[in-house]
Amino acid sequence: MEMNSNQTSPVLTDPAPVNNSRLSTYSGLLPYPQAGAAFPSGKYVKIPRKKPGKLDDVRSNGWLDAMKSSSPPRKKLIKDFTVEITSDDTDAAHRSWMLKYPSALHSFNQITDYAKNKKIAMFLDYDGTLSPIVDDPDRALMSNDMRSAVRNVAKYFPTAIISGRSRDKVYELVGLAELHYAGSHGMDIMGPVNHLAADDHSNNCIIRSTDQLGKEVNLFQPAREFIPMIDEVFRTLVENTKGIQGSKVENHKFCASVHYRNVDEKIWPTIAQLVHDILKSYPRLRLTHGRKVLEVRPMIDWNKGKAVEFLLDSLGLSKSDDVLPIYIGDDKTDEDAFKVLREKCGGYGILVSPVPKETNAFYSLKDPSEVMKFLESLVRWKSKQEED
Ligand SMILES: O=P(O)(O)OC[C@H]1O[C@H](O[C@H]2O[C@H](CO)[C@@H](O)[C@H](O)[C@H]2O)[C@H](O)[C@@H](O)[C@@H]1O
Repeated sequence: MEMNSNQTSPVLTDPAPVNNSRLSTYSGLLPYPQAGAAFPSGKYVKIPRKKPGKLDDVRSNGWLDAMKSSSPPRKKLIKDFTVEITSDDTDAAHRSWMLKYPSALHSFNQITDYAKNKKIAMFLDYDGTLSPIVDDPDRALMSNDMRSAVRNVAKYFPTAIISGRSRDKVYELVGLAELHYAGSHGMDIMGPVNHLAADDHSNNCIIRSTDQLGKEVNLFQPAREFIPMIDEVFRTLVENTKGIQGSKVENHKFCASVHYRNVDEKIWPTIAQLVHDILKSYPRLRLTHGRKVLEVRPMIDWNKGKAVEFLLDSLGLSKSDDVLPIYIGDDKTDEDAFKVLREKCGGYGILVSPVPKETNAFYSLKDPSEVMKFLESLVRWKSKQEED
């Protein structure tokens, strides 16, 4: 067992798999073109550092539009939602959106009425949900009050953090040993051991391990074979973005992020084309858009929604009607989880957004401070229920 440097942490660095042959047979890979595949032949394609040439690709494939609309200023979103921009229309658009996705705080009684005889399972995104969005990803810290609110929620309900960040990083930021963690958009899950769930979920991707306290845990890493490829792409991205002021590249082990929040908007086409050029050599990787971030990830059929299903299974909560999963998140990648809750699990997605957005969630909250109020209200409600 390999522990990370924090000795009290239950989050393990990846131990050697029990049986390597079990890892290579995961069947969730999406179809991908074979020609020119750079991996896993053992010979990596070297992407020369060069200035991107024409910027036609990213103009025509929609990347630029997606970049502009990711985390847009209030005015732009309202414009997308209505036709004209006047403050009356803005208010009206917001009101009609709130009718469709009511505040989870205003609808609290309705939610708890439904939850009365059910077991709540709580899923929480990190950035923009538990911590406010800030310019520097390394400074996206969670307040101590928020940490207490999450700690208290976990006393009453099984609770998991599902983040785009690496599992180690998000654990370091949250710092609560009593939670379950899924990093890299659900591609790196540390959860409880459940043999039946393991069988259901291609147990060839599951690595048995123990935490420091000796408790058995399962690591589920369906994209494990991509680790060297992601590392290589990360290094190429770092090298090729060196000259772009304000850009930042993160390695999340199973995916890599290229931030452009602090890059001059005039340079966005260049950064997009550069990522596009690199991806051409990696047909088994794909791009997704987050909040002012381009995310490079393996082309496998796995996302935050699948991670929620996996965790519900592992917790023994997937096959009963008396479970109410609640997922709170703010980003496009959280939509996969909202969709699973809406369509398969009979749960509630709660979108964190101060402005109208199309979503698969049922309810909304304005910002992390409202998330905290909602979590505290749930704890008060549950503790009162237990007293009665
Ligand atoms: O799934 P999440 O936990 O929400 O993680 C998604 C991404 O969050 C981080 O980036 C975002 O938050 C930063 C800090 O507020 C902000 O600077 C950035 O513009 C946002 O995109 C994280 O750095 C990414 O790697 C995650 O994928």
